[in-house]
Formats: sequence, structure tokens, C-alpha cells
Amino acid sequence: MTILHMEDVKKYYDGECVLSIDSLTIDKGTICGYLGKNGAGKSTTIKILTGILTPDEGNVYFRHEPINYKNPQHKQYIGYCPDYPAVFEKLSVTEHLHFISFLYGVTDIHEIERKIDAHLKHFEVEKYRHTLIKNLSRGNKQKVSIVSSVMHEPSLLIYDEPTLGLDPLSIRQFKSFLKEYTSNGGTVFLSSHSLNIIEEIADSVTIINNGSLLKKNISVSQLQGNLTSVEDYLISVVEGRE
Ligand SMILES: Nc1ncnc2c1ncn2[C@@H]1O[C@H](COP(=O)(O)OP(=O)(O)OP(=O)(O)O)[C@@H](O)[C@H]1O
Repeated sequence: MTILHMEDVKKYYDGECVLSIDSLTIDKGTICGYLGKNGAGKSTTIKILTGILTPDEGNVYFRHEPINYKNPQHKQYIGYCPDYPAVFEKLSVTEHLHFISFLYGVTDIHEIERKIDAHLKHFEVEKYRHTLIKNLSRGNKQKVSIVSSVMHEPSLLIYDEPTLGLDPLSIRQFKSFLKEYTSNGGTVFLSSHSLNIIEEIADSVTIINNGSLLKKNISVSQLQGNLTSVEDYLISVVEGRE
């Protein structure tokens, strides 16, 4: 089943077309890796999917309903994490997570506390629960940002380079976090230059270059079956050899 679908979407900056996607579908319950060179258009796509940016042409459908960009209701079903810690620096970790939960209409304090405990434990940052976020390291702020994105139990996670600044142990925790999330029916659209993460957890990859999709929903296990790494595949596609 398709959870998100883009159709004939275009975005222009200063009259120049930086994104032109004829169609893109994200299937429920999968982890879709979104790959491409610097400046290819990944963040622009993600900002359109999350409702941060409005497309200049075309439509985006969430659960088959067109998104109304003047009032993007689908935001409440989406967890977004950019490549920088999207956190309120002046709040403590728990204050921040309570605040984000309230913003999304989650009001059961016990339920919020239960989630905070579980997620902080998962990322081994529970000792910082009362620390002001401004006093955390960059990587720990990023973990709080990741946790913030799931407090309202979204059905779709859209992540733009979420592991920037995470150490190898935290990256392992991040991978198991996403696997658990999808095992409970969640869907993930993950832009990342860390191809080892994509190789390990993604079901499929979609490749963008110069604002257009070159490959869509290519099965990672099929690539592995052909003894092709995601890295080799990405480079050969971008260089026009695939
Ligand atoms: N606010 C803006 N004004 C003008 N051009 C922009 C703006 N934001 C992005 N662009 C341009 O749009 C194109 C796509 O940028 P985008 O940030 O989507 O790339 P990306 O694939 O996410 O790159 P990276 O891997 O470096 O993060 C680039 O050419 C970029 O210079």
C-alpha cells in the first residue's frame, strides 16, 4: 500500500528548476533510502514531502489524499528529523520532549514519560534527562532530535541525514530503532550519504541526480543478490553506466 505519492512535482529557485519528479511512491512498512550527490535535490524533496516547502507544480498525496499546502494536516502523521538538531536549546531534555508531545496533541503525561524513558534508554542518554539541551554535545542533541520525531507515534518518518555527528555505537542504536519502528508497521524515507546504513537497513533505494529521479525503489536485497554494493550501484547510476 502506498503511503506517500508525488506526481509531476516541480520546484524552482530564481527561475531555475531544481526539482522535477514525474512520480515517486513510498510504500507502507518499508525503509526507502534516498540517495544522490550534494545539491541533487534530496533536501528539497524532503521539505516538500513534510510540508515545509510548497511545490510550484504538481501534487503530493498522503494516503491517497492530496496535501493542502495552506493547511498541511498530514504533518501530524509524520516525524521529521533534519541534518541538524531541531531542538529548543533552553529547555531540558524532558521539558523539550513534553513540549513537542503537547504540540502534537499528546497529553497523557504517563504515556509521554513512558516513551521518554524507553527512547532515552535506547540511545543511552537517560542520564541527561534533566540537562539543558544547550549543554549537551552535538551528537546527544541529535539523538534528542531523533527522539522528538517519534513522540507522537507518526506513521511515516522522513529523515534528512539524521546520523550526522553520531558515533558508531549510536548509529547502531539508530539502526535498531528504525528496525523496531518498521516492525510495528512504520514507514521510513531516509536520505543519507552513509551508505553502510542504507545497505544494512533499507529495503529499497531511490536515486536523484540534478533534480530528477534516475532510479526508483530498487530492491537492496536484489542488488546484494547480484553482489552489487549500494555504493557501486549509486556511482554507476550517477555516472550513467546503469
Ligand atoms: N533556498 C534556496 N535558494 C536557491 N537555491 C536553493 C535553495 N535551496 C536549495 N537550492 C538549490 O537547490 C538544489 C538542490 O538542493 P538540495 O539542498 O535539495 O540538495 P541535496 O541533495 O539535499 O544536497 P546535499 O546532499 O548537499 O544536502 C541545489 O542546486 C541548491 O543550490
